[in-house]
Amino acid sequence: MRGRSTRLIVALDTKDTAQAVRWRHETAGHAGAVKLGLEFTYACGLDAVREAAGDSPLFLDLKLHDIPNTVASAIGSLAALRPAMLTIHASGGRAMIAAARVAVNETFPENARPLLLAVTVLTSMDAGALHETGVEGSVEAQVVRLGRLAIESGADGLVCSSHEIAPLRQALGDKPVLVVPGIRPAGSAPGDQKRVMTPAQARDAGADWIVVGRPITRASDPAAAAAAIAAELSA
Ligand SMILES: O=c1ccn([C@@H]2O[C@H](COP(=O)(O)O)[C@@H](O)[C@H]2O)c(=O)[nH]1
Repeated sequence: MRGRSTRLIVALDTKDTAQAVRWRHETAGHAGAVKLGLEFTYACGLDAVREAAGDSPLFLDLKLHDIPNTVASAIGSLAALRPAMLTIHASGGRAMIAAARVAVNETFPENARPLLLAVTVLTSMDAGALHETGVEGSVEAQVVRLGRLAIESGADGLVCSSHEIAPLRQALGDKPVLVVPGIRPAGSAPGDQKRVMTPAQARDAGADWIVVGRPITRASDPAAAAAAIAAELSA
């Protein structure tokens, strides 16, 4: 599936603010946004998140998952970070997702409202790992089930692997924004990622955004690695 353009988000996974800023500068010409997540935020704090993101659109990947009141209150504490996207876990359920939607609408002015993204099934999980959590059936069925619940409950989009893009589009249409980690350029190590595709495969499947961390940040030349991925996306 082509027709939607697919953009790159660089995951700045580090405990060092200066390193995050360096990676942002090195990859800025090739990425549409930077992602700051649990590792950086716990190590460096919220003020450093804003510093690390600089002028780049910020994907704030804190994967909130708690009772509705706590998630809503936490979102209220994130106003100063001006994220372009933020994440919650779809498995938190309908009431939690709906509370997050209300909190986003109340916390941010309409012209600066982040996309509320729900994580479906982590890309580090395969069928065996999912079954161990008590979920029967396929990863794809669970992603579509959680994706439908999240969109019905007010999420703007989903975090999923490339493998579930087609079934999600079939179930939910073109509107939800699909953000896709688990991206590995040909020949690069999967590490802990289980459901992976290359940048071009994710683009052809219909990803709106791909998220890439270690293949860029652990490369000997992060700028060149990001440039190669951007070139692959636009080929
Ligand atoms: O299902 C998910 C949700 C989030 N992530 C995050 O994306 C990056 C991927 O980094 P790589 O180094 O390219 O594997 C990382 O920050 C994760 O927290 C994910 O991988 N899967």
